[in-house]
Amino acid sequence: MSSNSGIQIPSRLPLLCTHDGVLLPGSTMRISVDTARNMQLVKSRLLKGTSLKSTIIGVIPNTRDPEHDSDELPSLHSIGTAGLAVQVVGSNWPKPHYTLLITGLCRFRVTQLLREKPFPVAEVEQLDKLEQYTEGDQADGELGELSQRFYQAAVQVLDAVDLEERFKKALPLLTRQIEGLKLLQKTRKLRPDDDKRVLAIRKGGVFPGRQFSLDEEGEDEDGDDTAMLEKKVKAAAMPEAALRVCLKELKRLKKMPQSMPEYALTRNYLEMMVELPWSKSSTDCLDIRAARVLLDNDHYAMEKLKRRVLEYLAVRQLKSTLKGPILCFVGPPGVGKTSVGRSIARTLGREFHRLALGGVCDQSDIRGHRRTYVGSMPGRIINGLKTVGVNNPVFLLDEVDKLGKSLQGDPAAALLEVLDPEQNHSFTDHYLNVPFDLSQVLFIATANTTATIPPALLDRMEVLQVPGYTQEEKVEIAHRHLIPHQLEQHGLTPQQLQIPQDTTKDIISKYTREAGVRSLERKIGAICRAVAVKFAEGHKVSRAESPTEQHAENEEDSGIAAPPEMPIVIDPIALKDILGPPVFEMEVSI
Ligand SMILES: Nc1ncnc2c1ncn2[C@@H]1O[C@H](COP(=O)(O)OP(=O)(O)OP(=O)(O)O)[C@@H](O)[C@H]1O
Repeated sequence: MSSNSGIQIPSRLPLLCTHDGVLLPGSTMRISVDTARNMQLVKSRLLKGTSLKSTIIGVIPNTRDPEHDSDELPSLHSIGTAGLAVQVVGSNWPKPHYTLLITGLCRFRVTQLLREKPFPVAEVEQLDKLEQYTEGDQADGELGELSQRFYQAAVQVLDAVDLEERFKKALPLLTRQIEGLKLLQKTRKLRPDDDKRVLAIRKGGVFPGRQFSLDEEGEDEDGDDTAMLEKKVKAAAMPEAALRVCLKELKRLKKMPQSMPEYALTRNYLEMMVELPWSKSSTDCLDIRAARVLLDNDHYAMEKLKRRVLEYLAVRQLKSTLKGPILCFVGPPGVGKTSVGRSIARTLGREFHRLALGGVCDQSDIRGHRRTYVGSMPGRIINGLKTVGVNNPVFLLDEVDKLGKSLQGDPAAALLEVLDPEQNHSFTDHYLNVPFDLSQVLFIATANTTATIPPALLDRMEVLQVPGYTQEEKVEIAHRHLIPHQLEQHGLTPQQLQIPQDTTKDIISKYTREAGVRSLERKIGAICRAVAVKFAEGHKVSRAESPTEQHAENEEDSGIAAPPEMPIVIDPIALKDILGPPVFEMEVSI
């Protein structure tokens, strides 16, 4: 400090405009120079041939100078630091530029800009009155005392000629410096909502009532987070092996800085582990008589299938640990395989989850990715369990016949382990890497054909054929289930829309050609939509209405919305209006 006391800077200074970093008095900084104005300044004021001139220059921060000389000088920050270049290094790569090593001397204020080109020169007023603090008799107040202490400490180190003594003197100063740096690092790690606290530290570091210790506070933050996780881990009632792994991961997590990518991965893993239903199950409420009624109410026909399902459920009721076969419903699309699966879950009072296996060709889809993979996740089985939140749901493996195979392994092989009652109590998903007991899960599979089901998988399942329906069965299904369901879906009532049996037969024979009833359901949906529009518009649709008549009527009462005549009955003409001309005609053989 005393070295600065006598510095008197010239009243005119060439200005170097910088935009990254601020040169402060007493510090030394490296500045990269590549704009035309700054390059000119270095060439004409700092260099003399290849040697360095000891010219004092002004460094103005916060000025992004455009690269072209012709551009106007940007507005300048009014306060800068006078500095002395102690080193200049020039280079032509990647483009011509200089790197300056500059030591700051004192602050100045720009009072007038004298010229802008080829580099700015300004009239300046020196601001720092450093001698004020170093002249003992003038130094008073806290600042004077501080400067005095700093001076004393520096002199003590200077006086210590013996190396050991010098170490002893310098080490406490160094340690304090390191502590300060640590503090700085910590403040950077704090989240934005902790800004207020950071501000308090910068202002003096005192919180009301106690000395603020950032180390302590940071640990509290991390601690809260991991303590919460630890609580969850202990409450998750997981088996011994899983608990051990979780506690080990937790221990690692506590030691990890939050900024490490692995922190998030480990945290996600632990979150997954605590969310799994390790020992959470729903209670079965199986009553065979009620199950029979429910199955009959939900599905018309399918007698053989319903009988076998009831037998299966009855045996389960008598022997809950039944390691029974896995039922596989095989039949054409739309014959109710999926919906029987759903009914089984309802009769048992269990959660239902459908796993669509069509097109799955990667083993990791079933068994998950190892955690070493970027973006790794558990497989569908474990994800499904997390979704339903219990360990004994009904899992419907839909379309097992459409499993694919690829270089990433055979998903059917992974399914074997899932379905095998001898193995599935210790199913190990690659992501979890600890066994999960799947023996309580009730698996049901569906397929359109057995031909493409891998033989090993087929061997573990009991195939129940679900044949297509006859026309009479379809009519019954439509009137008992599909029409009421569609009416409800479209906000209509039987008092508003009626579809006579003959119309249903027409829909079946002239507009659909299928073994199941999915198309039939869609056509009924289309009728409901058309009627719903009529109701919404308040127009009249009558059985006798032909398109032309309807048009005439529309014109007649345009603007007045007359309520439709109730109920709207769909006769063959209305059917043709809504669904268009028949798609299939009955062929008569002669
Ligand atoms: N016997 C039935 N009684 C009542 N509704 C039925 C019957 N059969 C099918 N359905 C109804 O038909 C629709 C289609 O059934 P579902 O989706 O279960 O067919 P699926 O056989 O699983 O078809 P896919 O093989 O294409 O998956 C459902 O709305 C279902 O309720």
